[in-house]
Amino acid sequence: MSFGTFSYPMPANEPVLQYAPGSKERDALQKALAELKKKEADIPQYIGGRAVRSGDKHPIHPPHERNHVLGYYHAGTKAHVQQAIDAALKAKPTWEAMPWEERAAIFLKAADLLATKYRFYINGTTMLGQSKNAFQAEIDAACELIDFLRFNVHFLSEIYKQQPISAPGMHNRMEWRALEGFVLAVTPFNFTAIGGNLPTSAAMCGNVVVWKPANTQIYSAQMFMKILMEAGLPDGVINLVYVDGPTIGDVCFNHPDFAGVHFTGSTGVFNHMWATIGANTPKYKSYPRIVGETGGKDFVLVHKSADVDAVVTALARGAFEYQGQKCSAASRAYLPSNLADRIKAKLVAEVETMKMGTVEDFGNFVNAVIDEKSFDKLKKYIDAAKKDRKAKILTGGNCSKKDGFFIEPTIIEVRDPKYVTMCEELFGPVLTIYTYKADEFEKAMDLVDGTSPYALTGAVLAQDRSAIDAATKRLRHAAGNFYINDKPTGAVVGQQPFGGARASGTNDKAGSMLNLYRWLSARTIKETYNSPVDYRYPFLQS
Ligand SMILES: NC(=O)c1ccc[n+]([C@@H]2O[C@H](COP(=O)([O-])OP(=O)(O)OC[C@H]3O[C@@H](n4cnc5c(N)ncnc54)[C@H](O)[C@@H]3O)[C@@H](O)[C@H]2O)c1
Ligand SMILES: N[C@@H](CCC=O)C(=O)O
Repeated sequence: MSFGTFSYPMPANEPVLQYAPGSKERDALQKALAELKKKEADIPQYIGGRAVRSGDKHPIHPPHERNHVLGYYHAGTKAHVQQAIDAALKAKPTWEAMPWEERAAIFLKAADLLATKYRFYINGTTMLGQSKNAFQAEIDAACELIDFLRFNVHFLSEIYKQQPISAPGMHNRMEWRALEGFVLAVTPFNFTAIGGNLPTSAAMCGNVVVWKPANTQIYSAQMFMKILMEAGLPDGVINLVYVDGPTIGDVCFNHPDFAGVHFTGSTGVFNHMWATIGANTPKYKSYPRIVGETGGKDFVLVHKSADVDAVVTALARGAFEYQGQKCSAASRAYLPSNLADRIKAKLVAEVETMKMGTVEDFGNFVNAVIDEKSFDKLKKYIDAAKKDRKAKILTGGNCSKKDGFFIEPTIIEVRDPKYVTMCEELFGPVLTIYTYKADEFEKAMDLVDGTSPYALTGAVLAQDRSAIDAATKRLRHAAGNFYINDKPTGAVVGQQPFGGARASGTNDKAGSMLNLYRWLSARTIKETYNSPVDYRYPFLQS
């Protein structure tokens, strides 16, 4: 019972620490990295609040240092998924009945633990496990995850305030219920923040969750799970299991209490989930919510009026930060013929200053790609481009998996705007550029819109206002996050709600109210104070 209406004002974004040489935070992060590397972690699943060790242990290696072992995770089976569902359903009645201010406090405390006591450990596990440099880990694992938690508490309290009007003699109210059943969160390798947001946004709304992270993100996922438990998350509200995709699908998508999936990952996997859920619909007690943010082939369209230095920086950062492994990464660029040579020359010179190596050397801008599968796929595309007369490698192209999965930042120039690397999502440090006739901006916009099935992020760079206006209108459906004179990456919670349409997902905008509505099922309650006692309308009594 609550004796008041409590308020959660709009928070400020968590300040991003800079890790400059000599700074306190750099020292603290380096200490955390050394400590993490010194011990081999033994990583259990967490089911019903219990640490579950299956004994089926798999090593975790830093992608940039294949011979080092960070620890071992205990892989699960179908039986563990079933136990996770049972634990979730057992926790459900108490959790959804818990007053909102008590639920909110857990997530706000977790945000504060991330911001203070565990900041360098969530960043450290992300750096080592996912091969992110210090700055990329800070904006993801610390700041974005903290923002997701704090902003979602604010947004949900705003939703709870939304109530219908009442005519005289009655009161109407809206109850923002959790969904009936359990929610499945399936999360990708590339953002610790997404791994944390997908289960917590649903749980915050009163739902109980089974969370399956990518195997390559388990090291930081378990760190966050421990933080949630320290913040007071009751047993069974979120259950963390380490199984492969088909295993989670076989159990969850066949369960009558399956209430929804919160997914981020590739389009192919999401399409498969959607088809399975569709085919199984008669098995479920309710129509499940299907929320998925998926792949991208994100564009940078440069107008003949653009500022060359701004273009070069947007491409260098947009394409190569975190080795291009952001769903938002610039992977195809359209340059106008009047500026193309200057942009290419400066861009190649800038990219060739980027140092590549481990995350512990803070001089490295580029680290390793996530795993061998990704390395082999990227190398295949790069090798094919090297042999193809229709493509030219302007810089990069060297790959080595001897010590870690290193792929040089690579720029491919093509004359065919539909060349394979202009169309398909590669998910790595590969940018393809195409030069169009500077006076054919309209045609270039058509190309941008029609080249890939995705519509996640995109940017236009121009000084000419009418070109910006034209691109904003013509490319309305080509990107869910559209940037003017900036790179297409780096969305901030509360500032640029994130998500795309077409083959890029359901566009339910992570870190916004739109997303939270998907985890709520409203009940309308009307109470009449003076109930009618005669069925006859007044006009019948003439
Ligand atoms: N739109 C966005 O907001 C966004 C954000 C991050 C990543 N992504 C996309 O994610 C992809 C990269 O991440 P990834 O490599 O981890 O993606 P992925 O699709 O390979 O894996 C995502 C998750 O799905 C699981 N999975 C795989 N096969 C499955 C199956 N058959 N059934 C159920 N689950 C299954 C994986 O184990 C993992 O947990 C890219 O396509 C990228 O664009 C999109
Ligand atoms: N929100 C992140 C991308 C998340 C996907 O990988 C960005 O805007 O760069």
